[in-house]
Amino acid sequence: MDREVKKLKEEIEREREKGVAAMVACYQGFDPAAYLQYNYMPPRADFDRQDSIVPWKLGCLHRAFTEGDVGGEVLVDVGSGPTLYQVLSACEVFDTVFLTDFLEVNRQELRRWLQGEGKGYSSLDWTPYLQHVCKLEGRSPSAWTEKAARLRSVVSDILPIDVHLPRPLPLDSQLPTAGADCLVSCFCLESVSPDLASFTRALGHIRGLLRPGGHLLLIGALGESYYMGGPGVRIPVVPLDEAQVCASVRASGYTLVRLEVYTLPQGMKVGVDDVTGVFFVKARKP
Ligand SMILES: Nc1ncnc2c1ncn2[C@@H]1O[C@@H](CSCCNC[C@@H]2Cc3ccc([N+](=O)[O-])cc3CN2)[C@@H](O)[C@H]1O
Repeated sequence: MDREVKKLKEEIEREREKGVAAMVACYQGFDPAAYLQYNYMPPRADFDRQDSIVPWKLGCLHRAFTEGDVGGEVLVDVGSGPTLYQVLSACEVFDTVFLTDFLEVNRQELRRWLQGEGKGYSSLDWTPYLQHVCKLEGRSPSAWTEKAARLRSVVSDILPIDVHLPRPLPLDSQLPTAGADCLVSCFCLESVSPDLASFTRALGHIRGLLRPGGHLLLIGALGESYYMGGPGVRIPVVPLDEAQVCASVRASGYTLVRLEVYTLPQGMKVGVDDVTGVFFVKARKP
């Protein structure tokens, strides 16, 4: 019996590895500029619409970073993609921020904004995002230039990452030995995992980047089976529901603090994916 169980487990592991390798192939056509246009322009990023998705996400992150229990020195953003919105509140709390992504094209997109001054240095104008988060913080929108300077000052490095590895970051990544004080990850894990087991395993891998007592802030898609990563680039996603997200967070060793859910109104369904909702999880590593 043991020999048969061992053989079955090996077969399951081989299938999982095939799924992860297939996912790598899917990402070769990822187009940061197109992806930003699909998801980070109106209507999904309309700061004048009460039901727009991006203001909801920024609100969740603002509350999490200002309610008093999330703090420390080092924050890692897991799977940054070509976006910066996910660290606009965090940059006021942490003095050392690591951005990370699997693809060089995305790391390059982030570098261009961080190293450039003014417009024309990145595929998307992040000014409205900076202004919106300043308003959430009770500041004048014109303080966006100070926030941009603050963000540029705290980003310590832009690192390659692979959440399917037990050690997702390079060995020389300058992360504190005890781990980061906080992890943020937005729309990454479910979009790079071929199945629920891989999603849960990836949560466990990134848990190793976090110190005991540190927090995980996780945003992701509900009900999504694919998204367009560029013209003609259809990328599979493991569809998740709320119960699966909560179970995976707990099974991978976190204490779930809070789950918030946004359900997409028809006006936010723009044909670039089949996402039905967005979740926000605040969790803690015991
Ligand atoms: N092995 C890996 N480890 C870490 N990161 C990896 C790995 N492989 C690829 N990556 C990296 O992960 C990727 C992150 S972008 C993933 C996009 N997620 C789906 C997309 C996003 C989105 C945005 C907004 C809204 N909305 O409703 O407003 C909905 C949706 C749903 N569709 C990409 O950067 C890739 O480069």
